[in-house]
Amino acid sequence: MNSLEGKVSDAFLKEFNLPKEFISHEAIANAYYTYEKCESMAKLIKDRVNFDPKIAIICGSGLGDIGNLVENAVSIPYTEIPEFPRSTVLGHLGNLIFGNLSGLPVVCMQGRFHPFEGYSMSLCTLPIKIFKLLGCKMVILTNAAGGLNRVLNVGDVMLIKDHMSFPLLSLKNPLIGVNDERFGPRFVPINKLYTKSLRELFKVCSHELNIPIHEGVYGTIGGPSYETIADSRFCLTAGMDCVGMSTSHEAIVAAYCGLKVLACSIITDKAPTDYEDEEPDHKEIVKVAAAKAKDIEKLICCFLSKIKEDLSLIE
Ligand SMILES: O=P(O)(O)O[C@@H]1C[C@H](O)[C@@H](CO)O1
Ligand SMILES: Nc1nc2[nH]cnc2c(=O)[nH]1
Repeated sequence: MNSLEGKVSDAFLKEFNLPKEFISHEAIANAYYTYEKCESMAKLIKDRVNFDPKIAIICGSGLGDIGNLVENAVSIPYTEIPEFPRSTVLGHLGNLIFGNLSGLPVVCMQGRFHPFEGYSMSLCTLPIKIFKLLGCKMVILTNAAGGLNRVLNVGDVMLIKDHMSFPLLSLKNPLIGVNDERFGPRFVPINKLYTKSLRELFKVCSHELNIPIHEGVYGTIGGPSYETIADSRFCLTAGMDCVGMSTSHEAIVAAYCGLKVLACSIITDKAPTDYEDEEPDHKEIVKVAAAKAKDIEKLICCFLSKIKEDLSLIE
């Protein structure tokens, strides 16, 4: 048993008079970061930056340059935030960047946490709760993903209209455990998760900037292994247009906390669906994402400038 488990299961044991074997790992992990603990982490960050972000942006693999566009930036490395997780994946720098983007106060997360790194779902989504406590109204989630639908080409941007997640469908959900209503409700409807009006606004930007985008379903697998051919074929048949290892659980926690969500993928490779297809390679994925990041950056900046004109869109 690690030290976290020890502390948390004590609380559970007392409350429910149950042996710790009755409590799932996700529930134990979730209980560790209480509302009060998240509040004190948010306060520590706020005291340091003295800034009130309205929008949080999570940068996917190789997409961290979005953070470099932030004006009057104040950066906090994750290592300087007690009890905040650490980035361990290539292409995820590990900084929170506060400042203005397209005239709006933002916090940009240069590097996300993935379940395959060994973090619980609740730890992967902890930053979303902290963004909520910092006063954010919406999150923009970005990721690198492998294209399944053959209309998607390497370098394309896909706006996420829905998701399908194997981990979430199989009881690896960050909301498992005792619920604290101060964050959000016990049961969370997610059939309108990726806000339609915001997607429409993003499409307007696509037209104005002449950057064509697709719209489709993002699929989450656990990773860190990529897909077998049979996996990819199954995912495609099931309705996924592209596949990655993040985002869906973050979107769910955002909705739970009452934050609006916009999410998009950069298609960095074609997920293999034939036995002759090339193997995905993370270094290459990061390279492609970084090379194509400009399109997503322009789209996000345009999107933010439109939000600035009508802040009621994210209220
Ligand atoms: O953080 P994202 O979802 O962009 O990272 C993708 C999924 C895996 O972490 C990795 C696979 O190459 O890139
Ligand atoms: N095939 C594949 N390509 C990716 N590119 C980024 N993430 C992924 C993934 O999970 N699978």
